[in-house]
Amino acid sequence: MNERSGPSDRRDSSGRQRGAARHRGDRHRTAQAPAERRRRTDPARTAAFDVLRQVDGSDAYANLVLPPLLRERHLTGRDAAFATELAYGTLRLRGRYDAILSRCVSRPLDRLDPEVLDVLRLGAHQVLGMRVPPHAAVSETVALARDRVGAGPAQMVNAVLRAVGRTSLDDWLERLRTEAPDAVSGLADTGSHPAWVVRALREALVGHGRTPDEITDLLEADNAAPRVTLVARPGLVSPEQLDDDARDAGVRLEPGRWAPTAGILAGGSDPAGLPAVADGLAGVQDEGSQLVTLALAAVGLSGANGADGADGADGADGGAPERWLDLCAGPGGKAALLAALADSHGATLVANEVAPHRSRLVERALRAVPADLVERVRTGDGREIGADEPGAYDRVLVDAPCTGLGALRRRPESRWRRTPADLAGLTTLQRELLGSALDAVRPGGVVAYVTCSPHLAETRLAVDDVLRHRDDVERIDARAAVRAVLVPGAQIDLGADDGGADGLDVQLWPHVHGTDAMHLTLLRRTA
Ligand SMILES: C[S@@+](CC[C@H](N)C(=O)[O-])C[C@H]1O[C@@H](n2cnc3c(N)ncnc32)[C@H](O)[C@@H]1O
Repeated sequence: MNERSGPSDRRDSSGRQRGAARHRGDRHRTAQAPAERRRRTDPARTAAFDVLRQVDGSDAYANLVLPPLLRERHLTGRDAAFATELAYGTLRLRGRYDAILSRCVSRPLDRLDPEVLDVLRLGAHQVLGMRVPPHAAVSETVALARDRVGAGPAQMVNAVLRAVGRTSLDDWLERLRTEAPDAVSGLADTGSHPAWVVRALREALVGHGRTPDEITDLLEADNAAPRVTLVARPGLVSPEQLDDDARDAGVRLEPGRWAPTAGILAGGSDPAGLPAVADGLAGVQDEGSQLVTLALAAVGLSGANGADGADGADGADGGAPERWLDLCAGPGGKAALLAALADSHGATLVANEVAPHRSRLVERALRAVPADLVERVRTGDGREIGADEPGAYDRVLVDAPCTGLGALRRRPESRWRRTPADLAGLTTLQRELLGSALDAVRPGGVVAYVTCSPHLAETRLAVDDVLRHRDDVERIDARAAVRAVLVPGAQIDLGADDGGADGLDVQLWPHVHGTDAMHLTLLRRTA
């Protein structure tokens, strides 16, 4: 079916279906009694509900559940966009909606049937978070409730959503703020993050040289859907070729703000439809991930530090080829960029990953890279490489497993799953991986320690702890290394320079840079 004549054209910009009765079911539909008619539910809302049930009920990941479900139900265009925004937006803003719903429901929310609670959350997001007219949001959600949880709960859903809609979002937020017992709870409710995450992010802002007041903007940025960013892998496809590719597919690509390799997809276009992405010449990658990878590849290996911009790439100058190691490579986004960059540096890459299924993803990510640039994709524990291959590499990337608190906007449910208890195991592993990387790099070589979390325990404190036990490592200027690879003329605000470690490390932020909150420390082996 031509998409323009399909269901996508029958939903207006506020989510109402136009001519839906005629489109679905036709004669069958008009022959029904009005009460029967109301029972038909909107497929996009039903899809969003099913995603929420799988996420809440089976611990599934929304970004893995939604795309196949949309395909299976033939939801495309505006219907798919509506279902996506409804599911992801509801998951991100769940904390805010629960705080509001708890003031409209007579029972504690944890005593409600979980399916009813999910319907209420979906309704609250349509009423307060999307531009769906209130009567459509309520009647469609009541129809969904009647279809999925029965007539009795549907009446309750109707009454609760009407109560939610009687107050504007701004007034609700003001009420949550004033009724909160303390500032952190107020931020947690209004900004829809668990209180421990609010505390950790606020400490991280201060610890990385920013001001605590930025927390409100940071929480808000976490609640917005990120734009899809592509990487044009150097030597495989140029940004101009990628742009042409996108134009041929009817998609607009804007240049990245920071990384010369980045292009940002306009609107909700599907990147998988671009031939360069399908072929592995380009990929989907946050601009922060691109920047830290470009910085590691370009930083000088000996001499003063990255500030001189010198690339100590011996191989490119006809000396011994460099060996690069990606210690924690799965699923392979940074490994693919590193391998593509290796060519112009006369280097080869070893990509290591502990989980076999993620090693296979690395192999897939590297499929377009010429075979002679990839020495090996290795499945093994990165903590052992330092002892097994001491001093064997020139550049090592440790993109450490972490809480992911810097990527909450792209993993809508993760903030509700993570607990402070996760930190303990991760921070031990992070320190061991960094220690192994420092053993695996040769004197004069560089290690990039990267996390997609700004949490102090996973970033500055993890590095400080490891360095406290070694006298063969120096921290080098990661800020200069990042500035050296930026789009020409770009001015990046990397926060206050207190003259200490934080004047050297890079901490990116969604509310400042529009990237994930990626952290980069660069370390050189001195002996
Ligand atoms: C943050 S992800 C890396 C993302 C990757 N660099 C990319 O850009 O696609 C961390 C990876 O480390 C892996 N990992 C966890 N423990 C490890 C270990 N002991 N040794 C090596 N890899 C490990 C995880 O399985 C996960 O794939």
